[in-house]
Amino acid sequence: MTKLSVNINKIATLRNARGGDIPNVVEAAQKIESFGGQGITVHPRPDERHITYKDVRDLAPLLKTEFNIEGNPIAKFINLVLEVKPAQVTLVPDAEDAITSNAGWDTVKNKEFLQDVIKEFKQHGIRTSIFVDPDEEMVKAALETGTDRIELYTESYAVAYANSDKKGVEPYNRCAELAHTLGLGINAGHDLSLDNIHYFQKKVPHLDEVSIGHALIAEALYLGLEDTIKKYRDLLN
Ligand SMILES: CC(=O)[C@@H](O)[C@H](O)COP(=O)(O)O
Ligand SMILES: NCC(=O)COP(=O)(O)O
Repeated sequence: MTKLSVNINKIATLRNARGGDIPNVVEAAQKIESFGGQGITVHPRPDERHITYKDVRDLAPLLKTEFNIEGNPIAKFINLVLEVKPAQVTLVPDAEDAITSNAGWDTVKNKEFLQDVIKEFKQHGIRTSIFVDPDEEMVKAALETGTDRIELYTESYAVAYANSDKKGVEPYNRCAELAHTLGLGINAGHDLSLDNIHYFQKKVPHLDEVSIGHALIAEALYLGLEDTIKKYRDLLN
C-alpha cells in the first residue's frame, strides 16, 4: 500500500489571498485526516507565500497522522524542522525565485552538504527524504548521503502521461527498483493527479508514499475534499 500525504500549500494560498483566516489551514488539515489522508505535507518557502512558519508551528502539535515538512535546508528551515520535529523532512533544492519546485538534487555534487544536514535531522529522530530526478546516478549517490528515503520528482512523468506517452514512467520504474535494492525508501510527488496516479503506482514498485497538493485541491473544487481523498485512497490501494 502507498500512503497518501496531502500537501496543503494551496489551502494557505487561498487563505492568504484575503489576509484573514479563511480557510483555516489547521482545520483543513484535520478534516483531511478525518477523510482518510494518511499524512500532511507542507512546503514553507522563504517568502512564506503560502504556508507560513507560524502555520507549521500551529499544525505540529495537532496532527494525528505523519507530518512531512519540505524545503531547502537553509538555516531558518533547519531550525524550524528541529524545533517542530515532524515525522519526515524532505529536502528540496529550491531556488528562491522558483514558482514551484523544478529540479531534484545533484546528489553527487551536494553529497557532503546533504550528509551533514541529514545526519543532524536523523540525530533528532526525524526521517529524511531527498527530492531527486528519476536518474539512476542520482539515486546511487543518494545512498551515500545517509538519507532514509528519496522522493522521485514526478513532473516529467505527469507531462509525458498528459501527452499519452506511457514510456515516461520507465525511468521511475528503474530508479524505484534500484532504490529498493539499495535499501532506500521511496516517495514520489509533483503534479500527480487523479488522472495519472493509478498508472504511476501500478508501474513503480515499492512506493511508500505520494505527496499530492496542487491537483488534489483543484479536483476537490468539483468533487469535494472528502470524495477526492477517497478516490486517491482507492486508486493507491
Ligand atoms: C517538492 C515538490 O514537489 C513541490 O511540488 C511542492 O512541495 C509544491 O510546492 P508549491 O506548492 O510551492 O508549488
Ligand atoms: N512533494 C510534492 C508535493 O508535496 C505536492 O506537489 P504538487 O502535487 O503540489 O505538485
